[in-house]
Amino acid sequence: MGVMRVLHVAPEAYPLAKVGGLADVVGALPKALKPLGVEAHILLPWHGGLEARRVGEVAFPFFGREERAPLGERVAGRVRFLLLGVEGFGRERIYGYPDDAERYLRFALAAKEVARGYDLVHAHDWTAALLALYAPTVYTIHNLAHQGLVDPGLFFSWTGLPWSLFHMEALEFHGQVNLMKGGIVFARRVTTVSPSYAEEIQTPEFGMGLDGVLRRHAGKLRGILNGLDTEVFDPGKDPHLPAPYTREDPSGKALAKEAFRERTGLRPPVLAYIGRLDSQKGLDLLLKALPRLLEMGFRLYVQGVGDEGLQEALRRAQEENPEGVRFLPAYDEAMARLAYAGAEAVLVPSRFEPCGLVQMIASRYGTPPVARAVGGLKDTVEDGRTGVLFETYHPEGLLYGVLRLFRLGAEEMGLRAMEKDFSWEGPARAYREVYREALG
Ligand SMILES: Nc1ncnc2c1ncn2[C@@H]1O[C@H](COP(=O)(O)OP(=O)(O)O[C@H]2O[C@H](CO)[C@@H](O)[C@H](O)[C@H]2O)[C@@H](O)[C@H]1O
Repeated sequence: MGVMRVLHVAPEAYPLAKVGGLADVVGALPKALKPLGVEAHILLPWHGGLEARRVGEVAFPFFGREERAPLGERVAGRVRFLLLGVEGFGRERIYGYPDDAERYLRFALAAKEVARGYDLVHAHDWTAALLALYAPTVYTIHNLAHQGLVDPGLFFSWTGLPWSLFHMEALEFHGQVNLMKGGIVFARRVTTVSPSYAEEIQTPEFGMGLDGVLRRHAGKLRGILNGLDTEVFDPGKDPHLPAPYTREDPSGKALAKEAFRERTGLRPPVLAYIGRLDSQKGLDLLLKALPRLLEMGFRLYVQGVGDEGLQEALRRAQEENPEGVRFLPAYDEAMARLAYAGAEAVLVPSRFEPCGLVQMIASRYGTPPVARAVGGLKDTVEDGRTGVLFETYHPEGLLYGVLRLFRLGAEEMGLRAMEKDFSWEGPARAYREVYREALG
Protein backbone atom coordinates (compact mmCIF):
# COMPACT_ATOMS: atom_id res chain seq x y z
CA MET A 1 0.00 0.00 0.00
CA GLY A 2 1.28 3.50 -0.83
CA VAL A 3 1.07 6.49 1.43
CA MET A 4 -2.32 6.81 3.08
CA ARG A 5 -3.74 10.34 3.13
CA VAL A 6 -5.79 11.24 6.18
CA LEU A 7 -7.53 14.52 7.00
CA HIS A 8 -7.96 15.20 10.72
CA VAL A 9 -10.96 17.42 11.31
CA ALA A 10 -11.15 19.06 14.73
CA PRO A 11 -12.03 22.33 16.48
CA GLU A 12 -8.61 22.73 18.14
CA ALA A 13 -5.05 21.48 17.66
CA TYR A 14 -1.76 22.37 19.33
CA PRO A 15 0.06 24.68 18.69
CA LEU A 16 -2.50 26.80 16.78
CA ALA A 17 -5.54 26.59 19.03
CA LYS A 18 -5.90 24.90 22.40
CA VAL A 19 -8.47 24.71 25.16
CA GLY A 20 -7.63 21.27 26.52
CA GLY A 21 -6.33 17.79 25.85
CA LEU A 22 -8.12 17.40 22.51
CA ALA A 23 -5.69 19.93 21.02
CA ASP A 24 -2.66 18.05 22.33
CA VAL A 25 -3.85 14.81 20.77
CA VAL A 26 -4.81 16.22 17.38
CA GLY A 27 -1.56 18.18 17.18
CA ALA A 28 0.67 15.22 18.04
CA LEU A 29 -0.87 12.24 16.24
CA PRO A 30 -0.08 13.37 12.65
CA LYS A 31 3.62 13.67 13.50
CA ALA A 32 3.67 10.14 14.91
CA LEU A 33 1.82 8.76 11.86
CA LYS A 34 4.29 10.13 9.35
CA PRO A 35 7.06 7.51 9.83
CA LEU A 36 4.34 4.84 9.53
CA GLY A 37 3.48 5.86 5.98
CA VAL A 38 0.42 7.96 6.82
CA GLU A 39 0.35 11.54 5.55
CA ALA A 40 -2.00 13.36 7.91
CA HIS A 41 -3.10 16.99 7.71
CA ILE A 42 -5.21 18.93 10.18
CA LEU A 43 -8.28 20.95 9.21
CA LEU A 44 -9.44 23.56 11.74
CA PRO A 45 -11.88 26.45 11.65
CA TRP A 46 -10.12 29.74 10.99
CA HIS A 47 -10.33 31.04 14.54
CA GLY A 48 -9.70 34.71 15.31
CA GLY A 49 -6.07 35.79 15.34
CA LEU A 50 -4.75 32.76 13.42
CA GLU A 51 -2.39 33.74 10.68
CA ALA A 52 -2.14 31.63 7.55
CA ARG A 53 -1.48 31.89 3.84
CA ARG A 54 -4.64 31.94 1.75
CA VAL A 55 -4.46 29.07 -0.73
CA GLY A 56 -7.98 28.84 -2.11
CA GLU A 57 -11.68 28.89 -1.53
CA VAL A 58 -14.20 26.19 -0.72
CA ALA A 59 -17.79 26.17 -1.98
CA PHE A 60 -20.41 24.22 -0.04
CA PRO A 61 -24.20 24.16 0.32
CA PHE A 62 -25.79 25.52 3.48
CA PHE A 63 -29.48 26.20 4.07
CA GLY A 64 -30.24 25.65 0.39
CA ARG A 65 -27.70 28.17 -0.87
CA GLU A 66 -24.10 27.96 -1.97
CA GLU A 67 -21.64 29.53 0.44
CA ARG A 68 -17.95 30.16 0.01
CA ALA A 69 -15.16 30.08 2.56
CA PRO A 70 -11.48 30.97 2.26
CA LEU A 71 -9.02 28.14 2.81
CA GLY A 72 -5.74 28.92 4.55
CA GLU A 73 -2.59 26.91 4.96
CA ARG A 74 0.19 26.97 7.49
CA VAL A 75 2.88 24.55 8.59
CA ALA A 76 3.49 24.39 12.34
CA GLY A 77 5.44 21.84 14.34
CA ARG A 78 6.17 19.95 11.09
CA VAL A 79 2.46 19.43 10.42
CA ARG A 80 0.36 20.90 7.60
CA PHE A 81 -2.63 22.80 8.95
CA LEU A 82 -5.56 23.87 6.79
CA LEU A 83 -7.89 26.59 8.04
CA LEU A 84 -11.47 27.09 6.91
CA GLY A 85 -12.86 30.59 7.22
CA VAL A 86 -16.56 29.77 7.26
CA GLU A 87 -19.01 32.31 8.64
CA GLY A 88 -19.24 32.46 12.43
CA PHE A 89 -15.56 31.90 13.19
CA GLY A 90 -12.81 34.47 13.42
CA ARG A 91 -13.87 35.06 17.01
CA GLU A 92 -11.72 35.07 20.11
CA ARG A 93 -12.88 31.81 21.70
CA ILE A 94 -13.11 28.34 20.20
CA TYR A 95 -16.40 27.35 21.86
CA GLY A 96 -18.98 28.78 24.18
CA TYR A 97 -21.16 30.85 21.82
CA PRO A 98 -24.95 30.40 21.54
CA ASP A 99 -24.60 29.60 17.82
CA ASP A 100 -21.91 26.90 18.24
CA ALA A 101 -24.11 24.20 16.67
CA GLU A 102 -24.74 26.28 13.56
CA ARG A 103 -21.10 27.41 13.25
CA TYR A 104 -19.71 23.92 13.53
CA LEU A 105 -22.30 22.43 11.16
CA ARG A 106 -21.21 24.99 8.57
CA PHE A 107 -17.63 24.05 9.27
CA ALA A 108 -18.36 20.32 8.82
CA LEU A 109 -20.26 20.90 5.58
CA ALA A 110 -17.35 22.87 4.16
CA ALA A 111 -14.86 20.33 5.56
CA LYS A 112 -16.49 17.51 3.58
CA GLU A 113 -15.46 19.33 0.38
CA VAL A 114 -11.83 19.53 1.53
CA ALA A 115 -12.03 15.82 2.46
CA ARG A 116 -12.48 14.86 -1.20
CA GLY A 117 -8.72 15.08 -1.60
CA TYR A 118 -8.06 12.42 1.06
CA ASP A 119 -8.49 8.66 1.50
CA LEU A 120 -9.97 8.96 4.94
CA VAL A 121 -11.33 11.49 7.44
CA HIS A 122 -10.37 11.24 11.09
CA ALA A 123 -13.07 13.25 12.83
CA HIS A 124 -12.69 14.35 16.46
CA ASP A 125 -15.62 14.87 18.84
CA TRP A 126 -19.10 16.25 18.10
CA THR A 127 -18.03 19.29 16.11
CA ALA A 128 -16.68 17.09 13.31
CA ALA A 129 -19.01 14.10 13.70
CA LEU A 130 -21.19 15.05 10.72
CA LEU A 131 -18.33 14.12 8.36
CA ALA A 132 -19.14 10.45 9.01
CA LEU A 133 -22.28 10.86 6.87
CA TYR A 134 -20.32 12.06 3.86
CA ALA A 135 -16.85 10.48 3.76
CA PRO A 136 -15.10 7.29 4.90
CA THR A 137 -14.50 8.25 8.51
CA VAL A 138 -12.80 7.12 11.69
CA TYR A 139 -14.52 8.92 14.54
CA THR A 140 -12.82 9.53 17.88
CA ILE A 141 -14.73 10.23 21.07
CA HIS A 142 -12.62 12.42 23.35
CA ASN A 143 -15.43 13.22 25.71
CA LEU A 144 -18.94 11.80 25.68
CA ALA A 145 -20.20 14.69 27.81
CA HIS A 146 -20.41 17.04 24.83
CA GLN A 147 -22.66 15.49 22.20
CA GLY A 148 -23.84 18.38 20.04
CA LEU A 149 -27.65 18.49 20.26
CA VAL A 150 -29.45 20.40 17.52
CA ASP A 151 -33.08 21.24 16.83
CA PRO A 152 -34.14 18.85 14.04
CA GLY A 153 -36.03 21.51 12.05
CA LEU A 154 -32.92 23.67 11.87
CA PHE A 155 -30.57 20.73 11.31
CA PHE A 156 -32.41 19.35 8.28
CA SER A 157 -32.90 22.75 6.68
CA TRP A 158 -29.27 23.75 7.20
CA THR A 159 -27.77 20.49 5.93
CA GLY A 160 -30.36 19.49 3.37
CA LEU A 161 -30.09 15.90 4.62
CA PRO A 162 -33.27 13.79 4.40
CA TRP A 163 -35.65 13.57 7.38
CA SER A 164 -35.52 9.80 6.95
CA LEU A 165 -32.33 9.99 9.08
CA PHE A 166 -34.39 11.20 12.02
CA HIS A 167 -34.93 7.86 13.73
CA MET A 168 -33.59 6.04 16.77
CA GLU A 169 -30.94 4.04 14.95
CA ALA A 170 -29.55 7.13 13.21
CA LEU A 171 -29.54 10.78 14.34
CA GLU A 172 -32.55 11.04 16.64
CA PHE A 173 -32.01 11.36 20.40
CA HIS A 174 -34.95 12.28 22.65
CA GLY A 175 -36.52 14.48 19.97
CA GLN A 176 -33.30 16.20 18.95
CA VAL A 177 -30.51 15.57 16.49
CA ASN A 178 -27.45 14.21 18.28
CA LEU A 179 -24.25 14.73 16.27
CA MET A 180 -22.11 12.50 18.48
CA LYS A 181 -24.62 9.70 17.89
CA GLY A 182 -24.38 10.30 14.14
CA GLY A 183 -20.61 9.92 14.36
CA ILE A 184 -20.93 6.64 16.22
CA VAL A 185 -23.57 5.20 13.90
CA PHE A 186 -22.10 6.26 10.55
CA ALA A 187 -18.32 6.12 11.02
CA ARG A 188 -16.56 3.02 9.73
CA ARG A 189 -14.62 2.76 12.97
CA VAL A 190 -15.13 4.50 16.32
CA THR A 191 -12.30 4.95 18.76
CA THR A 192 -12.01 6.45 22.18
CA VAL A 193 -8.96 7.55 24.08
CA SER A 194 -8.32 4.70 26.55
CA PRO A 195 -9.23 1.01 26.85
CA SER A 196 -10.97 1.56 30.20
CA TYR A 197 -13.15 4.40 28.87
CA ALA A 198 -14.08 2.22 25.88
CA GLU A 199 -15.52 -0.28 28.39
CA GLU A 200 -17.07 2.31 30.70
CA ILE A 201 -19.04 4.15 28.02
CA GLN A 202 -20.94 0.97 27.24
CA THR A 203 -22.51 1.13 30.71
CA PRO A 204 -25.40 3.38 31.86
CA GLU A 205 -23.18 4.94 34.55
CA PHE A 206 -20.74 6.45 32.03
CA GLY A 207 -22.66 6.21 28.76
CA MET A 208 -24.41 9.62 29.01
CA GLY A 209 -27.48 8.16 27.35
CA LEU A 210 -25.50 6.67 24.44
CA ASP A 211 -24.42 3.40 26.10
CA GLY A 212 -27.08 1.43 24.21
CA VAL A 213 -25.90 2.84 20.86
CA LEU A 214 -22.30 2.11 21.80
CA ARG A 215 -23.14 -1.47 22.78
CA ARG A 216 -24.89 -1.99 19.45
CA HIS A 217 -21.81 -0.67 17.63
CA ALA A 218 -19.26 -2.28 19.96
CA GLY A 219 -17.86 -4.35 17.09
CA LYS A 220 -16.29 -1.26 15.52
CA LEU A 221 -15.31 0.45 18.80
CA ARG A 222 -11.64 0.50 19.89
CA GLY A 223 -9.95 2.02 22.93
CA ILE A 224 -6.54 3.49 22.06
CA LEU A 225 -4.65 5.18 24.85
CA ASN A 226 -3.51 8.71 24.07
CA GLY A 227 0.19 9.40 23.89
CA LEU A 228 2.05 12.50 24.91
CA ASP A 229 3.99 14.67 22.53
CA THR A 230 7.34 13.90 24.13
CA GLU A 231 8.98 16.77 22.25
CA VAL A 232 6.52 19.32 23.59
CA PHE A 233 6.49 17.88 27.10
CA ASP A 234 10.12 17.24 27.91
CA PRO A 235 11.73 18.45 31.15
CA GLY A 236 15.06 17.80 29.46
CA LYS A 237 14.51 20.75 27.11
CA ASP A 238 11.51 22.70 28.29
CA PRO A 239 12.22 26.43 27.75
CA HIS A 240 9.68 27.29 30.48
CA LEU A 241 11.82 25.70 33.22
CA PRO A 242 14.76 27.42 34.95
CA ALA A 243 16.97 24.40 34.23
CA PRO A 244 16.56 21.17 32.28
CA TYR A 245 16.43 17.86 34.13
CA THR A 246 16.06 14.17 33.41
CA ARG A 247 15.44 10.91 35.24
CA GLU A 248 19.20 10.33 35.29
CA ASP A 249 20.00 13.82 36.52
CA PRO A 250 16.97 15.29 38.28
CA SER A 251 18.91 18.06 40.04
CA GLY A 252 17.27 20.79 37.90
CA LYS A 253 13.93 19.87 39.46
CA ALA A 254 14.96 21.56 42.71
CA LEU A 255 15.35 24.83 40.78
CA ALA A 256 11.90 24.40 39.28
CA LYS A 257 10.51 23.91 42.79
CA GLU A 258 12.21 27.08 43.94
CA ALA A 259 10.97 29.09 40.95
CA PHE A 260 7.47 27.73 41.45
CA ARG A 261 7.58 28.72 45.11
CA GLU A 262 8.73 32.22 44.23
CA ARG A 263 6.02 32.66 41.61
CA THR A 264 3.19 31.37 43.81
CA GLY A 265 4.34 32.26 47.30
CA LEU A 266 3.32 28.77 48.40
CA ARG A 267 5.54 26.77 50.73
CA PRO A 268 5.80 23.04 50.01
CA PRO A 269 4.23 20.55 50.03
CA VAL A 270 2.07 21.92 47.23
CA LEU A 271 -0.72 19.95 45.60
CA ALA A 272 -1.50 21.23 42.11
CA TYR A 273 -4.59 21.07 39.93
CA ILE A 274 -4.13 22.10 36.30
CA GLY A 275 -6.97 21.84 33.83
CA ARG A 276 -10.33 23.03 32.65
CA LEU A 277 -12.73 24.04 35.42
CA ASP A 278 -15.55 21.64 34.64
CA SER A 279 -17.84 19.44 36.72
CA GLN A 280 -16.11 16.46 35.03
CA LYS A 281 -12.92 17.18 36.91
CA GLY A 282 -13.94 16.71 40.54
CA LEU A 283 -13.14 20.20 41.78
CA ASP A 284 -16.12 19.96 44.12
CA LEU A 285 -14.30 17.12 45.91
CA LEU A 286 -11.17 19.17 46.07
CA LEU A 287 -13.00 22.19 47.55
CA LYS A 288 -14.67 19.98 50.15
CA ALA A 289 -11.37 18.33 51.09
CA LEU A 290 -9.53 21.67 51.18
CA PRO A 291 -9.97 22.62 54.87
CA ARG A 292 -8.60 19.25 55.97
CA LEU A 293 -5.73 19.39 53.47
CA LEU A 294 -4.75 22.82 54.78
CA GLU A 295 -4.98 21.59 58.38
CA MET A 296 -2.58 18.81 57.50
CA GLY A 297 -0.10 21.37 56.16
CA PHE A 298 -0.63 21.01 52.41
CA ARG A 299 -0.92 24.02 50.08
CA LEU A 300 -3.06 24.12 46.98
CA TYR A 301 -2.28 25.57 43.56
CA VAL A 302 -5.12 25.66 41.02
CA GLN A 303 -4.77 26.85 37.44
CA GLY A 304 -7.67 26.78 35.03
CA VAL A 305 -10.53 28.50 33.27
CA GLY A 306 -14.12 27.45 32.77
CA ASP A 307 -17.19 27.21 34.99
CA GLU A 308 -18.05 30.57 36.64
CA GLY A 309 -19.27 29.00 39.87
CA LEU A 310 -16.07 27.04 40.34
CA GLN A 311 -14.01 30.10 39.51
CA GLU A 312 -15.86 32.08 42.17
CA ALA A 313 -15.45 29.31 44.78
CA LEU A 314 -11.71 29.11 44.07
CA ARG A 315 -11.32 32.88 44.29
CA ARG A 316 -13.02 32.78 47.68
CA ALA A 317 -10.83 29.90 48.85
CA GLN A 318 -7.78 31.97 47.96
CA GLU A 319 -9.10 35.04 49.78
CA GLU A 320 -9.82 33.03 52.89
CA ASN A 321 -6.44 31.24 52.81
CA PRO A 322 -3.87 33.64 51.41
CA GLU A 323 -1.01 31.48 52.70
CA GLY A 324 -2.47 28.19 51.63
CA VAL A 325 -4.23 28.62 48.29
CA ARG A 326 -3.21 30.19 44.99
CA PHE A 327 -5.66 30.32 42.09
CA LEU A 328 -4.61 31.38 38.61
CA PRO A 329 -7.75 31.88 36.49
CA ALA A 330 -5.87 31.84 33.17
CA TYR A 331 -4.67 29.66 30.37
CA ASP A 332 -0.90 29.92 30.78
CA GLU A 333 1.37 27.36 29.16
CA ALA A 334 4.57 28.56 30.89
CA MET A 335 3.05 28.57 34.36
CA ALA A 336 1.50 25.15 33.78
CA ARG A 337 4.93 23.69 32.96
CA LEU A 338 6.42 25.25 36.10
CA ALA A 339 3.61 23.75 38.18
CA TYR A 340 4.03 20.29 36.61
CA ALA A 341 7.72 20.45 37.50
CA GLY A 342 7.56 22.32 40.79
CA ALA A 343 4.60 20.91 42.77
CA GLU A 344 4.96 17.95 45.12
CA ALA A 345 1.93 16.17 43.64
CA VAL A 346 -0.72 16.72 40.98
CA LEU A 347 -4.39 16.04 41.74
CA VAL A 348 -6.78 14.54 39.19
CA PRO A 349 -9.95 13.70 41.16
CA SER A 350 -12.17 13.35 38.06
CA ARG A 351 -15.74 12.07 38.12
CA PHE A 352 -14.96 10.46 34.75
CA GLU A 353 -11.86 10.79 32.56
CA PRO A 354 -11.69 9.54 28.95
CA CYS A 355 -7.90 9.51 29.06
CA GLY A 356 -6.43 12.50 30.83
CA LEU A 357 -3.11 14.01 29.85
CA VAL A 358 -2.48 15.97 33.05
CA GLN A 359 -1.40 12.86 34.98
CA MET A 360 0.87 11.81 32.10
CA ILE A 361 2.50 15.23 31.82
CA ALA A 362 3.01 15.33 35.60
CA SER A 363 4.58 11.86 35.48
CA ARG A 364 6.95 12.89 32.77
CA TYR A 365 8.01 15.88 34.87
CA GLY A 366 8.62 13.59 37.85
CA THR A 367 5.61 14.73 39.87
CA PRO A 368 3.36 11.91 41.06
CA PRO A 369 -0.40 12.07 40.44
CA VAL A 370 -3.16 11.35 42.93
CA ALA A 371 -6.00 10.36 40.63
CA ARG A 372 -9.39 8.76 40.76
CA ALA A 373 -9.55 5.17 39.50
CA VAL A 374 -11.59 5.85 36.36
CA GLY A 375 -11.06 5.77 32.59
CA GLY A 376 -7.61 6.52 31.29
CA LEU A 377 -6.38 7.45 34.78
CA LYS A 378 -6.66 3.77 35.67
CA ASP A 379 -4.70 2.85 32.54
CA THR A 380 -1.82 5.28 33.12
CA VAL A 381 -1.19 5.50 36.88
CA GLU A 382 0.29 2.42 38.56
CA ASP A 383 -1.23 2.59 42.00
CA GLY A 384 1.38 2.66 44.75
CA ARG A 385 4.25 2.71 42.27
CA THR A 386 4.03 5.77 40.02
CA GLY A 387 1.24 7.56 41.88
CA VAL A 388 -1.92 6.79 43.79
CA LEU A 389 -5.42 5.90 42.63
CA PHE A 390 -8.52 6.27 44.80
CA GLU A 391 -11.91 4.70 44.14
CA THR A 392 -14.65 6.54 45.98
CA TYR A 393 -15.95 9.84 44.65
CA HIS A 394 -15.93 11.47 48.08
CA PRO A 395 -13.63 14.03 49.78
CA GLU A 396 -12.43 11.25 52.08
CA GLY A 397 -11.32 9.24 49.06
CA LEU A 398 -9.16 12.12 47.86
CA LEU A 399 -7.77 12.82 51.34
CA TYR A 400 -6.90 9.19 51.82
CA GLY A 401 -5.19 9.16 48.42
CA VAL A 402 -3.05 12.19 49.26
CA LEU A 403 -2.06 10.72 52.62
CA ARG A 404 -1.20 7.38 51.04
CA LEU A 405 1.01 9.07 48.46
CA PHE A 406 3.07 10.87 51.07
CA ARG A 407 3.21 7.83 53.36
CA LEU A 408 4.50 5.65 50.51
CA GLY A 409 6.99 8.32 49.37
CA ALA A 410 5.88 10.94 46.87
CA GLU A 411 9.34 11.76 45.63
CA GLU A 412 10.35 8.18 44.82
CA MET A 413 7.05 7.62 43.03
CA GLY A 414 7.63 10.75 40.98
CA LEU A 415 11.03 9.50 39.86
CA ARG A 416 9.57 6.11 38.96
CA ALA A 417 6.78 7.82 37.01
CA MET A 418 9.41 9.49 34.82
CA GLU A 419 10.37 6.07 33.48
CA LYS A 420 6.97 5.41 32.00
CA ASP A 421 6.68 5.37 28.22
CA PHE A 422 3.84 7.65 27.14
CA SER A 423 5.14 8.18 23.63
CA TRP A 424 2.84 8.16 20.57
CA GLU A 425 4.67 5.31 18.88
CA GLY A 426 2.41 2.47 20.03
CA PRO A 427 -0.85 4.44 19.80
CA ALA A 428 0.02 5.69 16.29
CA ARG A 429 0.48 2.10 15.13
CA ALA A 430 -2.89 1.21 16.61
CA TYR A 431 -4.51 4.10 14.71
CA ARG A 432 -2.88 3.01 11.46
CA GLU A 433 -4.39 -0.43 12.01
CA VAL A 434 -7.83 1.12 12.54
CA TYR A 435 -7.38 3.24 9.36
CA ARG A 436 -6.57 0.07 7.41
CA GLU A 437 -9.65 -1.65 8.79
CA ALA A 438 -11.76 1.36 7.86
CA LEU A 439 -10.47 1.35 4.28
CA GLY A 440 -10.27 -2.42 3.93
N1 LIG B 1 -5.32 26.88 32.42
C1 LIG B 1 -4.47 26.13 31.73
N2 LIG B 1 -3.23 26.55 31.44
C2 LIG B 1 -2.38 25.78 30.75
N3 LIG B 1 -2.68 24.53 30.31
C3 LIG B 1 -3.89 24.07 30.57
C4 LIG B 1 -4.86 24.81 31.28
N4 LIG B 1 -6.00 24.09 31.37
C5 LIG B 1 -5.75 22.93 30.75
N5 LIG B 1 -4.49 22.89 30.27
C6 LIG B 1 -3.85 21.81 29.50
O1 LIG B 1 -4.87 21.14 28.77
C7 LIG B 1 -4.61 19.74 28.72
C8 LIG B 1 -5.69 18.99 29.47
O2 LIG B 1 -5.81 17.73 28.92
P1 LIG B 1 -6.63 16.50 29.54
O3 LIG B 1 -6.54 15.42 28.54
O4 LIG B 1 -6.10 16.18 30.88
O5 LIG B 1 -8.12 17.00 29.76
P2 LIG B 1 -9.35 17.55 28.83
O6 LIG B 1 -10.54 17.31 29.65
O7 LIG B 1 -9.07 18.94 28.42
O8 LIG B 1 -9.36 16.62 27.52
C9 LIG B 1 -10.35 15.71 26.97
O9 LIG B 1 -9.72 15.14 25.80
C10 LIG B 1 -8.49 14.54 26.11
C11 LIG B 1 -7.86 14.11 24.79
O10 LIG B 1 -8.38 12.94 24.30
C12 LIG B 1 -8.65 13.39 27.08
O11 LIG B 1 -7.37 12.96 27.48
C13 LIG B 1 -9.42 13.84 28.31
O12 LIG B 1 -9.70 12.75 29.16
C14 LIG B 1 -10.70 14.54 27.87
O13 LIG B 1 -11.47 14.96 28.98
C15 LIG B 1 -3.24 19.57 29.34
O14 LIG B 1 -2.25 19.72 28.34
C16 LIG B 1 -3.19 20.74 30.33
O15 LIG B 1 -1.89 21.08 30.69
